[in-house]
Amino acid sequence: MIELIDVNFYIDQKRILKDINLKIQKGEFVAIVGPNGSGKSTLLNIISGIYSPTTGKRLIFGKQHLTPQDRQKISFVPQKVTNFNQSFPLSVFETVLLGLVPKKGLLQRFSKQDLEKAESILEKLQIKQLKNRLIGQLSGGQQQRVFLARALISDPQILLLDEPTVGIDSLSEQLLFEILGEKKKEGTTILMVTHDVYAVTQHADTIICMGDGMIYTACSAKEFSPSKFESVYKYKIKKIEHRHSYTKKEQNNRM
Ligand SMILES: Nc1ncnc2c1ncn2[C@@H]1O[C@H](COP(=O)(O)OP(=O)(O)OP(=O)(O)O)[C@@H](O)[C@H]1O
Repeated sequence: MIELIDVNFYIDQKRILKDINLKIQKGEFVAIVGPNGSGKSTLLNIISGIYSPTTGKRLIFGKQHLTPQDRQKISFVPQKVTNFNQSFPLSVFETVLLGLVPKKGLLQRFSKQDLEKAESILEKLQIKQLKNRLIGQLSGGQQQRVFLARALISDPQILLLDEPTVGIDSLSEQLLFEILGEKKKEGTTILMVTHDVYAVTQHADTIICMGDGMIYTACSAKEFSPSKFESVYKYKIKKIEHRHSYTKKEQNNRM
């Protein structure tokens, strides 16, 4: 599904990614962790096709060159989606529907099915009540859910998420992982950059730890132990043993 072979990536004269080799199977959930500036977002940008490797080979769906049709099968939820002008004239519903534009084309009308799909995704992400609000007037966490909905509406085969758990509460995080679990079962390949090392050991199949533009270590989440990553983080990683989990009743009360 995704393969990088001896990939190096430079910006100006600076080598940002160094000899990256990785292979990700269809339906695999991969978490990418590592200190600030270690190259995690750049790696996602290479896989999404935003950047091309300076040297080395990138194979996505077994191909070196992505066609526009291939790109439609990849959805990307970028790291920072805030800083909208508050009166930016786009509602939550319209933002979610925009996720269908690469597939349908800019000038196509949305069908009844498209509108129903947008409704059901908003419902699944528990943001239906925000449907008619302007995107610029939402909180950062609410905006993140909207952008996840926009990424999911096209049923991507590859879902790339850059720090989706930053600034969201633990209920939203729980919901995020539930939805990612469902997508994984449907065969979606998921790559998620995160600093939440503990959460991904519970949900991901594979953890890749980056340091200084290199893949420092990669292992299955089951094999994970904080000591594997400590020398790259250069501090002790705390393993949080308990995390609040909401009951259904609590969830409903919060809505
Ligand atoms: N457009 C750019 N121009 C120059 N240097 C860049 C650019 N984008 C990234 N870099 C550099 O590349 C390195 C990797 O950046 P990247 O954003 O991929 O790291 P990251 O691991 O995602 O960091 P963070 O956890 O802080 O988001 C950093 O040293 C960064 O300064």
